[in-house]
Amino acid sequence: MTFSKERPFVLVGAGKMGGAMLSGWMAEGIDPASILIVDPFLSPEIGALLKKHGIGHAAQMPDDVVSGIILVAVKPQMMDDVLPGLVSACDASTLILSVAAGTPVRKFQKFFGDIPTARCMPNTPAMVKRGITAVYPTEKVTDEQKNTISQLLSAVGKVVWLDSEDQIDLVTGVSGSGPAYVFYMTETLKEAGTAAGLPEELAEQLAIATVCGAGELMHQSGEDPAILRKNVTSPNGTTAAALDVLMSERGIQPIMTEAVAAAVKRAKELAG
Ligand SMILES: NC(=O)C1=CN([C@@H]2O[C@H](COP(=O)(O)OP(=O)(O)OC[C@H]3O[C@@H](n4cnc5c(N)ncnc54)[C@H](O)[C@@H]3O)[C@@H](O)[C@H]2O)C=CC1
Ligand SMILES: O=C(O)[C@@H]1CCC=N1
Repeated sequence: MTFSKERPFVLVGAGKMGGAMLSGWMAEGIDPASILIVDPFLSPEIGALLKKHGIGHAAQMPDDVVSGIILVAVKPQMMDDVLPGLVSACDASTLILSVAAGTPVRKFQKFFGDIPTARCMPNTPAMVKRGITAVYPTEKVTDEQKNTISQLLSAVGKVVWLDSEDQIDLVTGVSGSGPAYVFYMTETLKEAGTAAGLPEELAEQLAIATVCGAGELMHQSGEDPAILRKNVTSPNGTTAAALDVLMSERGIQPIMTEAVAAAVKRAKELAG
């Protein structure tokens, strides 16, 4: 990778997303000596991770750092406060890589001018190397930098490349926010089990194991989800009875379409 102790990889914002990626990188054995974390409000968990791996930390970007890559993982609403403090750490070959929802390339260009910039949309399963990150590089991003992005992001899951910035908002609605939909669906399955009469703890155990097991089966088999669904569904059996409800006009598909559209709309609003 192109970063080194002399030109460190700087992670600005080690919160839920930046922290998940950092945990993934540490699990993958990425050299902690070439990483610097800039974040004034570290959680105790991330503080402990930094201590464990001896990763450098500063509350704000130090004056004497020129970075190989700056990964920006702060809230979109923080950009105008945070980006000016990063300008001194950039030269023409620094790569700005942003994970922020909604924040357009033009926002980075406002502060950094023409330096290579890429937007990406990861998700929190990066923490366990099961993320998927979509990347949109601007024309200024060199092949070597693309290679570095690939290495960094593939260390925490799959990587897909986009050829249009507009697609980032759509990806945000599907896979960036998507883990929350799955967690919520797990909560609703648990609640439904409890409503049906199971003890809460047992309903939770069943719901979590079912979602994890179904995900793992999709992952390992590589089979189309529709086929896997059909494999569970005996003609005129119990699953068919449930799917009649879930696949009805008031079922999951119209709600999911509406939910993703709402996320995409919000991403566009964040662009300002
Ligand atoms: N949470 C998620 O699942 C995903 C989040 N994202 C994006 O990641 C970005 C961060 O989101 P989260 O991690 O969820 O938020 P978060 O609130 O957990 O993390 C933000 C971090 O920024 C730090 N911070 C605040 N002020 C700062 C400053 N002046 N300089 C440096 N760091 C500062 C905070 O202390 C915190 O650790 C957002 O732009 C979001 O759109 C993208 C994909 C998924
Ligand atoms: O909720 C959010 O805005 C961020 C972006 C994708 C996931 N979390």
